[in-house]
Amino acid sequence: MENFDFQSASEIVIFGALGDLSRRKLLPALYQLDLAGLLNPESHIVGVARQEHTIEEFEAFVMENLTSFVKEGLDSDIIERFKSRLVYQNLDFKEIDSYKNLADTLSSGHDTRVYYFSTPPAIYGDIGSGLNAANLITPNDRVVMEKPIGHCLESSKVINDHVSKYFDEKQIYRIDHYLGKETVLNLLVLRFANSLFTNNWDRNCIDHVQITVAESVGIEGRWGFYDEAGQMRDMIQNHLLQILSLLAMEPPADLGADSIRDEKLKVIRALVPITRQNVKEKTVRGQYADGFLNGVAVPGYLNEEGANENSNTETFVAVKAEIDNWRWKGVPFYLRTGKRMPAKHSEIVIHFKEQPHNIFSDSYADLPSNKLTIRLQPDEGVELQMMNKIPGIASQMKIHENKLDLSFSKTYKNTRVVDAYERLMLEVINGNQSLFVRRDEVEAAWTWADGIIEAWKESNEAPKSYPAGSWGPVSSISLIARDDRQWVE
Ligand SMILES: NC(=O)C1=CN([C@@H]2O[C@H](COP(=O)(O)OP(=O)(O)OC[C@H]3O[C@@H](n4cnc5c(N)ncnc54)[C@H](OP(=O)(O)O)[C@@H]3O)[C@@H](O)[C@H]2O)C=CC1
Ligand SMILES: O=C1O[C@H](COP(=O)(O)O)[C@@H](O)[C@H](O)[C@H]1O
Repeated sequence: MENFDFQSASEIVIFGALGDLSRRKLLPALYQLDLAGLLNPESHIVGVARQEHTIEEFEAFVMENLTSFVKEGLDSDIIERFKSRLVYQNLDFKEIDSYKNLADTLSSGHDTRVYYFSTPPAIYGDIGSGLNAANLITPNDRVVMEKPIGHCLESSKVINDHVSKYFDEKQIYRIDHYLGKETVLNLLVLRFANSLFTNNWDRNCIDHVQITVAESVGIEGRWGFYDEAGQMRDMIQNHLLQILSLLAMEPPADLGADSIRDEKLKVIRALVPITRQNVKEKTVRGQYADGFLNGVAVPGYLNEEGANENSNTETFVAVKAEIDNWRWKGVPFYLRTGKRMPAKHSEIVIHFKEQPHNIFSDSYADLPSNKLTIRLQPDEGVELQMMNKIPGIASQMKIHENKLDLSFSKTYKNTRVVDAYERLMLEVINGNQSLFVRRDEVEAAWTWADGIIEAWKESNEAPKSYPAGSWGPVSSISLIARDDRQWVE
């Protein structure tokens, strides 16, 4: 399985091809790979969805969405080639018998098929059964599954068990698109290619870590889906825990898929469980109310289209996470993520420990500690805050806090920031599972998240309200202030 030819995928089959993810992310990602010459010239892209469409209608749909979502504009030659790759098949994914129609549509003699499940996770197993019934699975094929897998540990097991009947773990690519972001990938380089950080990355040198993933959008017409999930299942269980595990893991022996995933798993398993006894002290749940974003009035969660006005679903979560191991004992990882915050702004801030003694107290009373800021998006980059002498002649040395700023847009001018889905799709095509989540990681993450969700349920408290356009409920400030610390805004 490890020796797939580069660009070997001859058919990329998207289930749910007319859906939101396919329109905004998957089709544009495939176009970019084609543009970069990274798709096999013979590869087909097969859209599968419920509605009947002619190939011309599907082509028109693809064109409309590429025009909207490929920011740099389209190259006419590549578009012609891309269109010639398209195939469409309508199918009800739950109708096992109808998969024979798909079998007739797919080309024979392919090297490898990539089946991308861009549908509600509850039907992943049905699609597996349908493909199996129509003899459409060979050992070379791969399946990509979107997150969140399930609603809790038990439901994730049901889905994984069902899909595992037909696909070996080596064929399964569980996507967490944050793992494909340039800045998240750069965490590996930052940590393991710079001895400055490698040697100072533990409880002896680091005071605490903050991870913020703020979004200005609300739930974007996805009320039905979102209300069942909430921010804990939608963001913390997957994206934030994946970031945390990359930040906190031990050095993997190499970049092999299992080397990295083994180390991430150990971190997730070492997270201290949050229980009914300490859930109030260690977490905050919030829900946005009516407010303003950039001066424009926006409705609260309960006033969104399709809302149920009694919903207690959280749109904001802050957690003080702790890792019970030698490296991180006593170093809190404060996580926060929410919808309708003032801006789309995701970053990690590593707060190093303070100097034990200040010899500059005459000119600078409280020496601030060094901070390493990793800006995930937008304005991707890395920034190190440090003290520096202000040049000049003076009887007393003047020092101030300044930063080394490695902003991607300034440092790598004219280099496009590759979208996460492009990177991940390419890794699937190349048969590299390093950036995909293994089943045991998903289950460990659910175990920890389920504990918090259960503790919230038992405590029976409504989420705290915060105005849309703010940084979350006031209690999120108290969560960190109780430890004499504050969020970096
Ligand atoms: N959208 C996003 O930004 C993100 C999405 N995801 C995940 O990606 C997956 C897809 O999400 P998204 O694109 O937003 O969802 P959508 O609802 O927009 O798309 C799902 C597609 O699946 C089709 N579908 C569902 N059931 C069947 C069926 N029985 N037979 C045939 N077609 C069916 C739907 O068709 P129809 O319209 O006819 O029902 C629709 O085209 C989900 O797992 C989601 O959690 C993950 C991260 C981000
Ligand atoms: O998976 C999801 O991620 C998006 C945020 O992704 P980003 O790449 O724009 O940061 C989030 O809006 C969505 O609710 C969630 O399902």
